Amino acid sequence: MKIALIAHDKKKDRLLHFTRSYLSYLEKHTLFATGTTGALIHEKTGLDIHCFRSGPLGGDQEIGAMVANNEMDMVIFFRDPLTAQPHEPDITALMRLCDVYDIPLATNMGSAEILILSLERGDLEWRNIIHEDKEKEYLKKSLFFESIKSHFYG
Ligand SMILES: O=C(CO)COP(=O)(O)O
Repeated sequence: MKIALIAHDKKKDRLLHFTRSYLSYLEKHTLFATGTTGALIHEKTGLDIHCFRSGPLGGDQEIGAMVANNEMDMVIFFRDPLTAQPHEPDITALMRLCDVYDIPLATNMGSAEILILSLERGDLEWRNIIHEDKEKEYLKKSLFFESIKSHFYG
């Protein structure tokens, strides 16, 4: 599964604690993060993680694009509700897209633990069905285009 890990500055320690505690679970998956969060997690835990741009520079939007393309299976986003963020619209947009596409989103430690435990238990297998359907749809489309191409161009 593809998991995004994001934390605002005052929540980064907490997310680090979370990743250390669930390291053996997380390392089985493909991890993504906003720039500063990802660099920190990689440095402190050694986890392989794809880092997008820093949040204020577009990282939340890059993760949002994956959500919109149904390429992200879970978002763990330790938000700081007590500090104003310069890129608040990007944050709202990312959470909105999670709601649009029914992507599991945890915005604090309590819900993140529930999500990661349920992922480990296999409760998110429905995401694989969605990926398989998407692949079949893609295959169907490319076969369709192949047949049109050979019809017109031989
Ligand atoms: O601001 C963020 C999410 O909105 C996090 O960005 P960084 O990981 O680059 O600090």
